[in-house]
Amino acid sequence: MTGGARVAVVTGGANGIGLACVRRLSDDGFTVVVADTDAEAGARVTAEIPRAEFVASDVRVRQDVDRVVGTALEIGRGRLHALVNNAGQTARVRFADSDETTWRRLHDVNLHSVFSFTHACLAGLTAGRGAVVSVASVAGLVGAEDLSAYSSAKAGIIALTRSLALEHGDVIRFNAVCPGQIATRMMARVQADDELRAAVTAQIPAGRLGRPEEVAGVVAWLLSDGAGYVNGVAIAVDGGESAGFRRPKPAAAVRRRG
Ligand SMILES: NC(=O)c1ccc[n+]([C@@H]2O[C@H](COP(=O)([O-])OP(=O)(O)OC[C@H]3O[C@@H](n4cnc5c(N)ncnc54)[C@H](O)[C@@H]3O)[C@@H](O)[C@H]2O)c1
Ligand SMILES: O=S(=O)(O)c1ccc(CO)cc1
Repeated sequence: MTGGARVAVVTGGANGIGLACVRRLSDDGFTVVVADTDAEAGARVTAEIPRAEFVASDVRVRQDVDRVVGTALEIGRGRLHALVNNAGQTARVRFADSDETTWRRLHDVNLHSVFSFTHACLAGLTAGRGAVVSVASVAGLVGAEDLSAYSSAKAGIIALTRSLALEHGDVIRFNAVCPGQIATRMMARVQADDELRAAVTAQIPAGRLGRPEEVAGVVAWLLSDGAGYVNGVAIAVDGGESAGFRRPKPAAAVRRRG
């Protein structure tokens, strides 16, 4: 990297995994432009994290995307060095009971936003010889019961990542991370219910939920020169959950572990 500010864009960076990425990239010296709908949390990001700039924006709205990327390009004087496509939403519903509005919302927020941000950042990333990490999910590596819209959107992110790595791999690296069950508000239901948490953690070799910082560490590495020859991969960050089948435990043993 030669001189000047290194500029990163992080979507959904006001909370959870995105916020951990913003903190980590700031520690690594990046100026970070944060896109999120949550203006209250965004104000805290600007106040507390050095070199973080919050832009209230919805990743589904193309004018908002262009405003965020315009801010980043202005800071980087036409060059961008990192993009983290992290914004996401989920909804648990049986496929038979699902409706078109929810399906479109989940695909717009989780998948179409990766198209919009990547497309808008492409020239800047080419000029900066940057890297992109998109936050998919283990639900995109396998199927996920009651999460068909979410898991299909996340599978789309993984396929898009690989396609972009093939098209742009001489200049920009494109990789994905696939978190398992990470302790953020997306997992509030699991964290609040002792029995459910015990059942969930029983499926995870690590025996616990992951921390947002543990995902951010992998994201930061994928964006670093240390990963300079890593392109087009989807890395599970899931405490081993997607490694294979686990033997079911009797309920009493699960409760003891919880
Ligand atoms: N927590 C997990 O267990 C887990 C597992 C796998 C993948 N993921 C993925 O990680 C990413 C981050 O999730 P999280 O767990 O930190 O959740 P979170 O709810 O804590 O954070 C998501 C952030 O995205 C923002 N956001 C949502 N919709 C937006 C929109 N339309 N425009 C702009 N910002 C928007 C939210 O305001 C929030 O700040 C998501 O893509 C999620 O699918 C999470
Ligand atoms: O909605 S949940 O079933 O709690 C759920 C499980 C896993 C993931 C992983 O992305 C997201 C939501």
